[in-house]
Parts: sequence; structure tokens; C-alpha cells
Amino acid sequence: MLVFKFGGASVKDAQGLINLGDIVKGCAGEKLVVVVSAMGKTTNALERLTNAYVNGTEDVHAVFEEIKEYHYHILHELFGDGHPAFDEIANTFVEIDWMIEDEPHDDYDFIYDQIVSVGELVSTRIVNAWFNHVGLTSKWLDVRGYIHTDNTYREGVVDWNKTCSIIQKDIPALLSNNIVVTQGFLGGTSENFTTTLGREGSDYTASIFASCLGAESVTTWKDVPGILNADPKFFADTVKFDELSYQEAIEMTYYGASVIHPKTIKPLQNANIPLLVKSFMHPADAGTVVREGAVNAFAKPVIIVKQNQVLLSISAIDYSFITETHLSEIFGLFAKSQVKINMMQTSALSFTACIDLSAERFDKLLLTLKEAFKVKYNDHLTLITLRHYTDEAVAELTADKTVLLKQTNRNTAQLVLK
Ligand SMILES: Nc1ncnc2c1ncn2[C@@H]1O[C@H](COP(=O)(O)OP(=O)(O)O)[C@@H](O)[C@H]1O
Ligand SMILES: N[C@@H](CC(=O)OP(=O)(O)O)C(=O)O
Repeated sequence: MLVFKFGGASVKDAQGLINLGDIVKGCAGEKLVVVVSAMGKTTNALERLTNAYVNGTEDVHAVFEEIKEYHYHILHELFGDGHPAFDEIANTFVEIDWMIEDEPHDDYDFIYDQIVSVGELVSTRIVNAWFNHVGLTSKWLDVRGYIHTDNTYREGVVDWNKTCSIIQKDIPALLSNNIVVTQGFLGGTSENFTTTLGREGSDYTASIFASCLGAESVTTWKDVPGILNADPKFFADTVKFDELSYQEAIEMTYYGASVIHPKTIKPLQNANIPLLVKSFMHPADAGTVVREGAVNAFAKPVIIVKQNQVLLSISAIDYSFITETHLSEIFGLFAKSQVKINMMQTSALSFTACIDLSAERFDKLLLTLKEAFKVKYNDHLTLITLRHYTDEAVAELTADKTVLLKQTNRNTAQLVLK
């Protein structure tokens, strides 16, 4: 039994869906769970729509029309007119129509999940319709009845016992006659509300299904040949890893290598299931395999770039030392505001933390911190992490830049640059 995950880039247009169908046809006879993300940049567009609805940043109906048009255009290219998928998609979009008719009364994160989830609900309907159109027998599965989470909207915490028991009860029988097509990134609460698992969380969905079903492997189909030593969008001359250990993959994703969602690897490692990262453009190529016993070969350092960083400096109002009591209070406030710390350092009088600039969470954090501490910050910074660094690589990356913070240990160097 295999799990495939197709991300937004692989299903961004009709050609992408045709290619996806061809890849799946190449696995005839395999039992297959296919996890799919929203098409292209739909999640970003739905985030804009949520913001337009709640904060009035732009015309909510205009943004919604753009999103609908994009999907109907792909449907038209695939099926021409009159296919039942048009009605299925219209019925899914109607949920947003109902929501935006009323004033936004609920919590932002709750509204976000109810709206943004439509991207995956729609994409999987289209993929499922396409599979059946080209002779693949597949069933559409509403993942919200299978991946059970708590009600932490935008960062649902998976209830593994409940999730695994329902997946193990229902999915094997479905797989005996069908390919199962389901949504990445989504979950459901016990009150049947929709949650999301954190941006780019579809890789994690694939790993949950694989772990619960004891899959042979998970393959994530990407627009890159595999896991490279750096993001090719920022660096030329990258090198691909043929194989990587689970530990190295966890470290890379923890520091922000966006090729795989950070929560993906642990369930696979625990169940000893290999993760294959392959190119959807060149499906016959080997890609990268993350597996037990892999031998890591670092021809070049691994470089991870995180942009749009903020460096916060937090000190006691009365110039006292930063003690463990202060630190415990500060960490509590970060946790409450759901802000993750990417790098940190303490000195006698201040605690410094580098974080992602996510506007609403940052504003919330700043307000609560300022009630008890003095806070200063620099924004528009870049955090670069080098695993297996060399002094030459560090020198090259910092040339012409101001280094605001630097930390090194035997394996890893981290630099906050302006
Ligand atoms: N170390 C890396 N190796 C390969 N790709 C990387 C790496 N770091 C970042 N990336 C980026 O990850 C992208 C693929 O991940 P992502 O966009 O999340 O895929 P998808 O949404 O299709 O699942 C690539 O286009 C590449 O720019
Ligand atoms: N669509 C969601 C979930 C996801 O994982 O997408 P992708 O596989 O395209 O990164 C997002 O963009 O965050």
C-alpha cells in the first residue's frame, strides 16, 4: 500500500492534472491513497479572501470571483461543459457564499479554517473526477471525518488514537476496489468543524495516513528533483541528496527547509516508513529517499533561508537581570500567542528571539510582552541556517551583510542578517 502526496504546484493547471493521472496510471495494481493540496496558489488567495471578509482589506466578492474563475477554467479545459464536477464544485464554493453574506462574528482563526479549507475540498473533487474520467477507479474521501484534531484552529493537534482507529477501520476496505483521493492539510473537530494543520501541512497528512495504515512508503511529488542542499529558488549549483537519514531530514525541516513540512518525518520514522521526494515532471527519476540507515553525504553544506524575520529584544523594565522566572514568563507569552522561536539568546539584561513575522500573531505577542517588559525589535531580516557548515560558506553568505546575531555549534551555524 502506497501513499502519494501531490502539492499545489503539481495541480496548478489542467496539464498538471493530466500528468498526475499519468503518474497514478503508472502504478496500476497498487493500493493507493492520494493526498492532494489546493491548486497552485489557491491557499494564498483564500487567505486574502478571509482577510478581505474579516478586515475589509479588499473587495471580498472580487477575490472570490477570481478563485472560482481559476477553478472553472481548469474544469473547462479538462472536461468541456456539462460534467457533473461543475455542480460538485459549485456546491462546495457555496459554503463560502453563505459565510460571507453575514457579518464576521467568530474568531479569526476559526473563520480562516472554514474558508481556506475549501481549496483542498475543491481540488480533490476535480482530481477525483479526472481519475474516473481517465479510467482510474477512485473514491473521494472527506478527510475531516478521519483526521481528528482538537479545536486549535490553524494548527489543529491530531488525536492519533481516534484518527488511527477510524482510518484502520474504513480505509483498507475502500482500497480493495478503489484509489482513495483525499485532502491534505485538513482535519475535523468532534463538533464537526473544519481545522487546518498549519500551512503546507499536506505532507503531514500523507504521513499520518501512511503511519496508521503501515504503508510501504510515502511519495511526495514536487517541482524539484528531490531534497537539495539548498532551495534552488535562492541558490544556483545545488546538489541533490540520493538518500538522507530521518534525523537529518528532521533537522533540515525544523530549521525551515520548506520542501517538507516539519511534522512529516516523525510518524514515518516511528513506523520505519521511507519517504520518497520525487519530481512530478520526471517521475521515473530516483529523487531522494529518507529512510532508516541512510548514509548522509554532504558534498556542500545544507543552507536554509528564512526571510521576513524579526529580532525581538526583551528586557526587564527595572534593569534587573533576566532570570529563569522572567524566561518562564516570556516563554509562556510566546506559547500563548502561538509564536515559534527560530533562534534565541540571553544576556545579563535581555532575552533575544528571532521569529517569523506573521502580522496578527506578532501584534498579539507584542501587546502582551509590553505589559511586563521593555521590548525593541528589528524587522525585515533574514535567518540563514547552515548545517555541516564551513567557514568559507559562512564568509560567502555574510559578505556585504550586517550580522545581527550569530550562533554556532559543531554542526550548525545560524546567522540573522540585515
Ligand atoms: N532543500 C530544498 N530542496 C528542495 N527544494 C527546496 C528546499 N528548500 C526549499 N525548497 C523549495 O521547496 C519547494 C517544494 O516544496 P513545496 O512548494 O512545499 O511543494 P508542494 O507545495 O508542491 O508540496 C521547491 O519549489 C523549492 O523552492
Ligand atoms: N494548501 C496548503 C497545504 C499544503 O500543504 O500545500 P502545498 O502542498 O502546496 O505546500 C498550503 O498551501 O499551505
